[in-house]
Amino acid sequence: MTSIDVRDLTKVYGSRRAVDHLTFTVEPGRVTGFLGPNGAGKSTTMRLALGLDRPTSGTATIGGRPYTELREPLHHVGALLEAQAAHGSRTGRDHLRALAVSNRIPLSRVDTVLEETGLASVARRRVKTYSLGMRQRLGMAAALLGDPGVVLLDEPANGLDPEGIVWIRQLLRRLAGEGRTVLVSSHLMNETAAFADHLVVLGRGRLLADTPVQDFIHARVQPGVRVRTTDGTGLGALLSRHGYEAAQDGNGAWTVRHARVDDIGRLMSEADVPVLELTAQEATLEQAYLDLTSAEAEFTAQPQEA
Ligand SMILES: Nc1ncnc2c1ncn2[C@@H]1O[C@H](COP(=O)(O)OP(=O)(O)OP(=O)(O)O)[C@@H](O)[C@H]1O
Repeated sequence: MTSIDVRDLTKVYGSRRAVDHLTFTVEPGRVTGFLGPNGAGKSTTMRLALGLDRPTSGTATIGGRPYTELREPLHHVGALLEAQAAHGSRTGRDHLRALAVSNRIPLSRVDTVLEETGLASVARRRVKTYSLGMRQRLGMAAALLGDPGVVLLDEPANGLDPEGIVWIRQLLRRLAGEGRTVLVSSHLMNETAAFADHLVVLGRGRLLADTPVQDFIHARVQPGVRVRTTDGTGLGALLSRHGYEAAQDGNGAWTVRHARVDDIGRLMSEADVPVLELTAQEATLEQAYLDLTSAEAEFTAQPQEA
């Protein structure tokens, strides 16, 4: 199985350090979400891994070799980058057939990936008539054409409708389940939480986190409990007696911080405080991410200089 290995990777554009001594490994068999504020260096890292740009120093290798040294790279690595253009006057099918021929990929793969990406019914239409979502699916079809063990996707949910988003989530899970190495950048936190097992988070070209999704969330955000009762006074007294921090919102619901449903439910039942609602408030990836990136506020607040 093939990993993506980024080692002490640096890329400087003029006075701008887009990637700064970055080291991480993307392992096979799981989906790795690639997060970071705008301009953090995600696309640059992907371009360096794909040999589309040369590192200033350090390496990005796939299965231990630079992309440019891979023989028939589309058989090993599939990529979907932003603003990837297919020839508008070609049909989707012809676009994929041309790609297959020039990369010695069996033509039978074209129909397979058209089916897989839900494009079979529009395969004979010209690409210029495609919606943004269809183009994104065509980009995915091209990425999967060589049946690669490694997939790098930059914002694959871009332009997809809700059905498309569910489709891409299932596709990513399946690719990882088949043992492939899947690196996916995204701005959509809830989406990333739905498909990723692991996270690599960048800020100003540097590594901020490289950790399983659940660990990332639980290290930063404590779960809470939402409660409604007819006896607000009793509840308030009960919670403070047991050392819980709680706040009441305008609708009369209470949010108890750092608490679990089982504990609050048991206390209320023992104290005969009526329960109208008792809900676990799970910490979200978005909260954890904002917590991390606000701690790194200068990443977004200041223009970056090398
Ligand atoms: N070809 C280039 N020439 C000069 N500067 C560049 C070039 N490519 C990227 N940069 C700069 O490098 C930094 C990192 O950009 P990059 O596109 O990799 O970030 P990103 O994390 O992918 O951002 P986004 O989420 O907005 O796509 C930015 O400051 C960007 O302006």
